[in-house]
Amino acid sequence: VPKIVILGPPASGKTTIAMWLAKHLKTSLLTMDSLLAMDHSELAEGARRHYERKRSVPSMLLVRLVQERLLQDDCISRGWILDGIPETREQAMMVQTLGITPRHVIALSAPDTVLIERNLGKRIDPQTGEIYHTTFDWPPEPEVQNRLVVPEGISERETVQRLLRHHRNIVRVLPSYPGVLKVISADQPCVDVFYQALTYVQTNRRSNAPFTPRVLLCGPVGSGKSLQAGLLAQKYGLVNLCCGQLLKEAVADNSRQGKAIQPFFEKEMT
Ligand SMILES: Nc1ncnc2c1ncn2[C@@H]1O[C@H](COP(=O)(O)OP(=O)(O)O)[C@@H](O)[C@H]1O
Repeated sequence: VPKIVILGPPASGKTTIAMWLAKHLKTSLLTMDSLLAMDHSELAEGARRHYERKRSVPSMLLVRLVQERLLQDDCISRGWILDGIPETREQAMMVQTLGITPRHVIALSAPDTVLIERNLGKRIDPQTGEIYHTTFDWPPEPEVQNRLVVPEGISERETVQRLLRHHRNIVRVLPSYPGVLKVISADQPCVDVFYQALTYVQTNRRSNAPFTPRVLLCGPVGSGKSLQAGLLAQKYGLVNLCCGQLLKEAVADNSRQGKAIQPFFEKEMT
């Protein structure tokens, strides 16, 4: 299942691309807003209270909220796309510590001047959450046009401040994702960005998470279980646990379990 993180400066199109990918891949989209809006979650309630007071959520609370959301059925069965999180090195480390390992990380990038101007035209449909733009993506339906709202925090001053913060942080976040990171220019039409992102997430990348194979060999007596187990163990450096051998060792050690096993050995019932 997809496990995707999308990072990038404000107005680079993170949410737009994340929404399109989520629709296309039929996977769950996790944004800061959707995390804060989670029902029946004490963590989300705490995060909402924080956000209302300070316009931000403490890193630990945010990351635990992500963890809680990722444990829900839809994320487990259909995968997830995380939009704009982690934002700082601290959050990246916490995410890693909790074992949240994306298979693909996309970092969007574009010149600041483009982003400042682009952000001024951003509009949101309050009914569907869809994102539009006064120049680049204007809805054809008059009723949608009429209900679009200007989002908070898009003024030139606010975008510059967020850009500065982003540049300070991102250089320390990206090294957390060696091998799974793809930088895509966001200074091109949205459709082009989307198809590059889609092509990338459809490549079968290897996760950095340690993979420990667990193989169970079954078969009748004489079918070659022990031989195959030995060969597999040798080829892939696995630990070969032979049940018969373990039982014999326990009996030979005369351990408590060994004594319990002994009568079965004597009756050849192993
Ligand atoms: N590649 C693009 N070219 C032109 N406009 C874009 C592009 N990507 C996004 N937009 C527009 O820029 C604005 C910000 O996009 P958004 O997805 O909210 O960015 P972010 O989530 O990175 O802040 C929106 O109005 C969106 O329609």
